[in-house]
Amino acid sequence: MSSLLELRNISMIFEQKSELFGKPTPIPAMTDIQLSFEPGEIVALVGESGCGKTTLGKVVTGLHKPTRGQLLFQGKDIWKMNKGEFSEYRQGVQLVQQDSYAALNPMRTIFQSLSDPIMQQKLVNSRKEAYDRVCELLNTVGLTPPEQFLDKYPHQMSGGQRQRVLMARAISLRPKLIVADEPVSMIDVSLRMAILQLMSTLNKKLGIAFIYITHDLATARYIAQHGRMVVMYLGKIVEQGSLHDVLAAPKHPYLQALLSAVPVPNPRIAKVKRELPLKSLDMPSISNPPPGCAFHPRCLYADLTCEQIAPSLLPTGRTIVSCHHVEKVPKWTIATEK
Ligand SMILES: Nc1ncnc2c1ncn2[C@@H]1O[C@H](COP(=O)(O)OP(=O)(O)OP(=O)(O)O)[C@@H](O)[C@H]1O
Repeated sequence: MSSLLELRNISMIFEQKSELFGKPTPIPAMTDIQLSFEPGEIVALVGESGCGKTTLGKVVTGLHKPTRGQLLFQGKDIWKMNKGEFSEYRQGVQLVQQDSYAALNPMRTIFQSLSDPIMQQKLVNSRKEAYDRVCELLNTVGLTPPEQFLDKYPHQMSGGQRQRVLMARAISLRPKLIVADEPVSMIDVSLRMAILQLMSTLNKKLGIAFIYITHDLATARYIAQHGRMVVMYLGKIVEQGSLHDVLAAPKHPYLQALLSAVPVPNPRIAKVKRELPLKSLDMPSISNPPPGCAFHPRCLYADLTCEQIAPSLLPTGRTIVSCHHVEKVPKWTIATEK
């Protein structure tokens, strides 16, 4: 049986115009990505800024046509679909972005923003039905009583409330998958947990799969506790598996470094000077990625092989890792960190 969505060897190479030399510089934002998503699952996609997470989200939602590879929705290449199939895919895969203010039309009320798509897609047959459905959607995302929000404009709401409206708009089209790109990074810390809980509820109650894109391991750990985790570095996947397995025994040296950078609540461990297991703190430019394993200039375990040959993603224990020396990388745990 085919997956809900599958990225088959997808690469996305942008071209950045260069004023000096006239020749555009290629930017490989995603290289040879092989990944699939199953109905109803939650996948946290993590990595540092600029590693290609948003690009992956935009490829998955059909906003970028990849330079190479295929994106299959329920087994069909979306770029070879007929109009009807493509429209079903676009309805089925929704994007929720981090900037809720930019994502909503400032000139339209919440009712207008939420009723337009369902009327356009003929999911309701009258204005009365649209009204009822919008109220139901607002209830579902916790904006109650809904009548209080219908006539509001985006600027009259808080960031957290606007993010709930975006969730309402996304679920209004009865999607199978929502790509949530840093949905809580621009809202108050105090409201973040509530939005994450809302995503979790929508996943459980409506069976919607989520791809949660973030650079924040703590929220990834919370939202995908029963799901999967995919770690990206410079446009490539370096480790993936069930979140539990990946975090119980992180294997890739990059993931170990990311975890070492997370503050620890335990004062005994926090007191110890924690050094990042990295040769260099600087991330190389994605427009000029190092040859071989892209992580090798920063890696404590790199050798000549790593400088010359790009590692493949291979099953290692319970997870999939792309590292030539995964066997010799020491086990990482917070408690044993010195
Ligand atoms: N439309 C575009 N044209 C040219 N380069 C682009 C384009 N979109 C993204 N890039 C480049 O691709 C690389 C990956 O960007 P992307 O936004 O996917 O990373 P990210 O991991 O989501 O980072 P952030 O968390 O900062 O958003 C970056 O170097 C970015 O500048």
